[in-house]
Amino acid sequence: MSDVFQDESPDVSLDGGNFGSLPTSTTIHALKNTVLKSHGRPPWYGEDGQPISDAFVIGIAGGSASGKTHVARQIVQSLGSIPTVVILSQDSFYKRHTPEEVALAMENKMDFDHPDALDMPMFTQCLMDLKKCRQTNVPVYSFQEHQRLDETQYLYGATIVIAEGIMTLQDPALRGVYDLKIFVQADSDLMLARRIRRDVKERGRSVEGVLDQYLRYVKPAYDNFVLPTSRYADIIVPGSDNHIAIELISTHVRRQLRERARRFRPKIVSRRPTGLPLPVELWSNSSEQTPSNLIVLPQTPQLKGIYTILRDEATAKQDFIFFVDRLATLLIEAAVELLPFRPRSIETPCGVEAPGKELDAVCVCGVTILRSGGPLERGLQRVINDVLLGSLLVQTDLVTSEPLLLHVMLPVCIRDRTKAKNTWVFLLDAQIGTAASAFMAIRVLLDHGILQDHIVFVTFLVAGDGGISALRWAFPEVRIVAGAVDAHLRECWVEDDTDESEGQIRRRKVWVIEPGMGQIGDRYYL
Ligand SMILES: Nc1ncnc2c1ncn2[C@@H]1O[C@H](COP(=O)(O)OP(=O)(O)O)[C@@H](O)[C@H]1O
Ligand SMILES: O=c1ccn([C@@H]2O[C@H](COP(=O)(O)O)[C@@H](O)[C@H]2O)c(=O)[nH]1
Repeated sequence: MSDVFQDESPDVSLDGGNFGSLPTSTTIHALKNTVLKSHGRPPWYGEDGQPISDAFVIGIAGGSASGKTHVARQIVQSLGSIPTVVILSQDSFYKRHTPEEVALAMENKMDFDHPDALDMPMFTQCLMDLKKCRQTNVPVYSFQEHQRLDETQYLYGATIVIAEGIMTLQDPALRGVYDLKIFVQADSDLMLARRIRRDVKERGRSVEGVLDQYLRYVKPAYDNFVLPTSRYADIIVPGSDNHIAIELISTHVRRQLRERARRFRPKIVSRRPTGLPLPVELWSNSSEQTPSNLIVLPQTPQLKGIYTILRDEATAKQDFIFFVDRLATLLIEAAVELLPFRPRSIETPCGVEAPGKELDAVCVCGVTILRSGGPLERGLQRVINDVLLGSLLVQTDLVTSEPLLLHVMLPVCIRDRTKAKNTWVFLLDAQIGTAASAFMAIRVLLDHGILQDHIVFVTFLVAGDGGISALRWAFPEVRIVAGAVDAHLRECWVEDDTDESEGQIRRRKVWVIEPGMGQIGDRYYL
């Protein structure tokens, strides 16, 4: 299981956070809402930066212990190498209960099988957020305590969402959300047997209690509310021996996803809208210049001297690190000028009241595009010492040349939508060439509710004829602070040494900024 698109807190994070390819459903543990991914998430947005396709949403209904969760996991396993999948369990959406209700539940006298037992508006909201590629924070429910817990589980970035629960096909509006509706049908005696075994083993119940609750509430509700929804299903899947049905479903889903897939990176590079304002040099005194979303540091002799050292292939590693660090500080200092400041009056040690300024932002954080944004992150920490940090890993698919989102670790002020709208983010990456990574990173932030004009992209180098035009066109309110703009972005092919296992050398396309500084991350870290 990956922690990539879910909460980092130990109670919900299900592995230590590796960045590599991910396991399939064999590693699903206690939590029912799970995130699985294999080879990263391809772009879910178009050249204009707007989402082009919703997540593919599957709704699985059926009686308690009919095998809904099992079917969801089997689908994931059968899909094999796929982008991110979220399994959203309706069980998480039982309402918060009063102490009296909990006491009743402990005596098996609480009806959890009526549609009103579930917080349907919240379930619908979370499902819609995931469908619309936004982050969501899912409640955590304890079956042992019959209570909603205080923590929530952060989920983001699904290409496929599987919603499972006894009432998933109940609500007409909710039925409209699904791209595929499944009903898992099993014999009542099989469901009862499974439920006794599961509830005793996993939910801390006695056999007597399970039977009591089953006869009083579960069975009547199944007949009255759950089974009738089977008529809305596109497919009825048997609750056991269902391999063929699962294979058919995953074939259908794979086909649907293929149809939605788009090649992205080449389109960004080829787009060169004209008429965009020229870069504005920071701290320019000219008030007549058109405000620009690309701000380039003033090209002073000192700055040019730094770039000369950094561009020079002969520069020793320790000098390269020293000047990258210095440049990072200059860039961050410039970027901080774009934050809002408000007046603040203070009293000096001489007892004089003096007017001053203070930062007027609830939260400021940095998100580094791994790994070449790392030196800028250090620069940010030097300038704002308690800054919150996060990171994104975007890599290029060797076959399609598309960017793939492999890792998302965001600070809490971004993960929570209500906080996100008051948060300012410095997005940090060494260079903007094709702008494919920048596009993806900005889209991730916008999906979380960060305002465009609260994003400041900080970078050492921009390719003037690369994806920068498309980036500025798609996200006109995002400010980009760069140290230099180079003339060209050149496509070239390199041998790929990551594929030695197959005993053959593969070539892959890379984009090189010219004259450029080489691979900044490699020169800094290796
Ligand atoms: N096709 C199946 N074959 C064998 N056991 C199954 C199958 N489907 C479900 N089970 C078992 O039945 C129990 C309940 O299944 P689960 O998927 O949790 O039900 P639900 O999500 O519908 O409540 C689990 O212990 C599970 O392992
Ligand atoms: O506190 C609770 C909440 C729910 N239940 C029972 O859970 C099942 C639904 O979960 P499945 O995973 O689909 O079986 C429902 O029939 C409720 O009776 C509970 O016992 N206690």
